[in-house]
Amino acid sequence: LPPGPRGLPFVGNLFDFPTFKPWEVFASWGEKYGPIMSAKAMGHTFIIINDEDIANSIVVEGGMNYADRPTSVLFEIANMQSFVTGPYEGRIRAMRQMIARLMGTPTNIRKYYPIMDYHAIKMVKDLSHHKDGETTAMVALRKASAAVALHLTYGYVVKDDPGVQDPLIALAEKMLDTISKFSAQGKRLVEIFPLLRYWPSWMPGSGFKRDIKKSYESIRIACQAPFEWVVVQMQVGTAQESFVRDLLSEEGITNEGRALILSMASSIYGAAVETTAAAISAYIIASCLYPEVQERFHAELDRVVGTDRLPTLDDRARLPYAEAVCKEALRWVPTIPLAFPHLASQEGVYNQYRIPKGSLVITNIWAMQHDPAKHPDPMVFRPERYLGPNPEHESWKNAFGFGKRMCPGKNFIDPVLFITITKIAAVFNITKAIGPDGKAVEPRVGSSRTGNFPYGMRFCARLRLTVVHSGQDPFPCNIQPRSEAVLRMVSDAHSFPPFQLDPSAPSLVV
Ligand code: HEM
Repeated sequence: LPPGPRGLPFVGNLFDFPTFKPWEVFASWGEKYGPIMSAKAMGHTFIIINDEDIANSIVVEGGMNYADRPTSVLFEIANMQSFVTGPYEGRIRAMRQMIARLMGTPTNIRKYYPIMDYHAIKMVKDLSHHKDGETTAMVALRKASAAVALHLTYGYVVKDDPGVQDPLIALAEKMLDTISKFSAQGKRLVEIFPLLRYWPSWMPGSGFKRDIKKSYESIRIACQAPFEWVVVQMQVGTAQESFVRDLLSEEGITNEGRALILSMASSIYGAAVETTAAAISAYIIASCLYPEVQERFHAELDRVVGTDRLPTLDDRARLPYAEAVCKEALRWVPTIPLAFPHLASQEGVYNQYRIPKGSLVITNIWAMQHDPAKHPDPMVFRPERYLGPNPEHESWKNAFGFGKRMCPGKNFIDPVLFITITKIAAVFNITKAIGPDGKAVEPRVGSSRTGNFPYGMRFCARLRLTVVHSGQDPFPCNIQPRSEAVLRMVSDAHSFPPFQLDPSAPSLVV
């Protein structure tokens, strides 16, 4: 086996596993044990990879051998279909193929550019109401990320009543919250001791099964409502362009196919919202901490786009610094610092090391993106890394994971990030907030939460690895328009949406 910390009898390395920022702890283990390590806990072998080339050799070249993921007993009890757990079998493959038809290449996502552009302007408009020093920027980013995901997935345009949460966003957030509670500590016992699932329902202590099933019912309703709304709209001819409409319009769609579309569509919200918001917030925090980056970004925008219009995705090829900023945002704070585990379905070998059948292979994206051999001063936000005659390695690409289970949303998020970050830069000057003591407040990068990611997998529970997803804590900052003229441009641009809502369309009942 690859080297790793020596464990205790029976429990192995269970107590060595970190509960906070495990990616950074695994990176420091790497200094002692090397770029590929192993650890054991509760009868499972974990292979932790800190190096991109090794991840490619094992997970990418190993193909189908590393395409499965562990299952979740909780999800099984609830009879819940999840995209990110379980084997790479028919259902997951079919959903991945659907996503590939929608966004498998940068070209087939192009037709959604106007909608992405519209929501980027909307986000900028919302951010312009941000009050100095408040921590509301994350709220605006999350709302806008939700708005673009719901629009592209269902053709749903979120309501714009100030101070009132859109009913579909409220429903989707409740769903995420339920999944998060559903996999909360107490109930995870069943992940640690899977035999508990057979605990008879009439015995004391079996309430957890009822709770899980009840939670599932509310999740099912949340997934069903927007999907059925698209179906009804397609029947009366008012459905807007969307992923669900496109897939349901394909010929020969079966009931099974419809169920998969429903499941795939509801996964997009959970997969897209926090990741998008966190990646954009990385740029906002970087603007506070690295004013010279913002200045150079502004200078490029002013020179290439000018000051009498806002940038669009058509400007992309002429904005290399903007491109480098987006890459650096994904490298600096990877929104999923440890990719979800891949399961070795057969024994594998890497150099002289054995990777036993059933091992959980964890690629440490954070370590790869902060490797000082590839990135001098890895903790510094420096877009210039990717520019000039000797650009650094493009390890930001690892943000999307490896192999058969690599993120299928990459081509969706790529233009969304570019256009949103570029519009924010064109409109605002962002600086650190000033605290009551008159001193600048240092924004804290990343999340202090210890695990609200709805991934109640056996491995998380067993290893107390509750943080898989880092997210971003709210942070105070000052967001000021660069000029009054640019704010007027935002208002004008936002008044002309690139879609027409039919007033006779049935409303979504949630
Ligand atoms: C900044 C944005 C995003 C980042 C950094 C990101 C990153 C990742 C990573 C690292 C994985 C695990 C890959 C692995 O196991 O090796 C993943 C999986 C996944 N992502 Fe994303 N993602 C992002 C946005 C999205 C979006 C917008 C969607 C929706 C279209 C999406 C859908 C998914 C799904 C469905 C999976 C599970 C795939 C599977 O298990 O087969 N992601 N993502």
